[in-house]
Amino acid sequence: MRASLLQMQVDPDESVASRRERAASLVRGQAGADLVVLPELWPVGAFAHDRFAAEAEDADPATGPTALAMSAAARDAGVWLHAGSIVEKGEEGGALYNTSLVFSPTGELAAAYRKIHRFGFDRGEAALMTAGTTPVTVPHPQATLGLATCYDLRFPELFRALVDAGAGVLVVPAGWPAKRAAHWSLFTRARAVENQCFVLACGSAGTHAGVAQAGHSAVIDPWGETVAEAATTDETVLTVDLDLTQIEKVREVFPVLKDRVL
Ligand SMILES: NC(=O)CCC(=O)C(=O)O
Repeated sequence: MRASLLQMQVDPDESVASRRERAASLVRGQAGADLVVLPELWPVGAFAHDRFAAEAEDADPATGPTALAMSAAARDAGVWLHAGSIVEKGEEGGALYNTSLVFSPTGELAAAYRKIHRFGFDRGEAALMTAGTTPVTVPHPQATLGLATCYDLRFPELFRALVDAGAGVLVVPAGWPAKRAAHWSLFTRARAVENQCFVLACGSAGTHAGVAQAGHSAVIDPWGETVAEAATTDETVLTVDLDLTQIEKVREVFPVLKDRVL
């Protein structure tokens, strides 16, 4: 599997419309990849809480501008696209969700995952967004993808549920702050090792709402080795070729998942 992680710059001085066009053009540049991944809430910024309501949009490409642009870009490039997440306007009176969208190479919306663990304790995302309730996997032709978003990384039970549903590649878009970069590196590796999965963790670059982003997007293999890591907090594209047979090989030679009791 060739995967490309697009560690996009999210700055307040660029309009959402311009960033959307830029994201679409970056995706179009990834023809030949088997999976392309964008960060969490890249249209508005994961910490731009005061803009969440105004920038909320539909997850349906027929009515949502980001969904439409990402569907077209996936189709034009002929790639599976994890389009990061958007602030989704729920159908039920005013509820907002942090929703990840996955498109197939024909531009179909293959999956939508509403982030289950909202960050901020009683403020920010936790106060403004409604929590999702359902873990989501996606049947990519090469491996089952398990979806999680940023703060979800701190909750290993979600990842176990994804593995139980057949996931071999865990895809994690994020807007992780630079000041907790050490936790990012720890959790991405921990989730890979304990679940014997690949982890594709795509962070964002830049500073928005005063929060400098950690960047350092990373791809970790099922043994916990870092296959590739962005060496920067700036915008960059991380492209990596993964040997997916490693998932079964690691599970065979070190069958720890079979020793689960609970
Ligand atoms: N956007 C997020 O979920 C941020 C999570 C975070 O900052 C942390 O877990 O630390």
